Amino acid sequence: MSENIVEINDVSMLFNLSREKVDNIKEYFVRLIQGKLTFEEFWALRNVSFNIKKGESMGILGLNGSGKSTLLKIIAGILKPTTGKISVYGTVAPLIELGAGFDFELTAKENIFLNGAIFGYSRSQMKEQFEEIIDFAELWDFVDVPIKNFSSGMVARLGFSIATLSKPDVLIADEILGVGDHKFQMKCERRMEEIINNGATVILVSHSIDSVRKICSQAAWLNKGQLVNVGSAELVCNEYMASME
Ligand SMILES: Nc1ncnc2c1ncn2[C@@H]1O[C@H](COP(=O)(O)OP(=O)(O)OP(=O)(O)O)[C@@H](O)[C@H]1O
Repeated sequence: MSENIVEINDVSMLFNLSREKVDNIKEYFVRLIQGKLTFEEFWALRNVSFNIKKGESMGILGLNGSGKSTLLKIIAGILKPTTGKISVYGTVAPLIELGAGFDFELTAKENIFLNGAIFGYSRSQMKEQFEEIIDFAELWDFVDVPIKNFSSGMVARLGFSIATLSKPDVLIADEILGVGDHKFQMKCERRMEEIINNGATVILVSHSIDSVRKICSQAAWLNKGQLVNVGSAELVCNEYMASME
């Protein structure tokens, strides 16, 4: 039997939601000190447990607000669960909020080296990979242009190209296939398939059931923070579709 690469053990996530409209940060703190701010507790995830095996690709399905992104952020180590435990046995490349680490005043080239440093690559390693990054992102005409002048699709293309260059054990993607135009989306799909074929585990959140069917062997379905089912992508996608009819 193949080994688990991700273990999600009874994970719950509690958020405190403020229901009041506060216009500025000063008013927020004044009200907080006066005890006039009320918060409502909200469980974004409730006792979620499942495992992902090495080399499997897992799609996460669910309606808006069902907790998919929260779960991805917990697996990526961006959020700590309120209760429960996550174990990841390998390196993780999170394709979440692509371009979040960019400095928008710097050029594409400068940002590539900056990101490389953040991911722990040496300058010479980044020099070797520079051309491949720009090639994939198709941004040769914009190498020396500050990112603030890029369209959002161009920023995401650069972010995707950098993040998928490393050979991660686990690739985490939130709606990544919506990046850029249709032509670039197909390129992203091909690269994801390549990464899967090379033995990596992919965890993909997508509203496109077709993408989940195409890319993933397994799927997990969340509803209002709870796991409805987990199993073969074909089976879970069919059940999820049927629930909407
Ligand atoms: N930082 C936060 N603070 C408070 N509530 C949050 C926070 N992040 C998420 N939530 C709430 O948790 C719930 C789940 O959000 P999440 O983004 O995980 O859903 P999702 O399934 O990814 O939705 P979508 O399909 O719309 O992207 C939502 O009701 C959201 O309002």
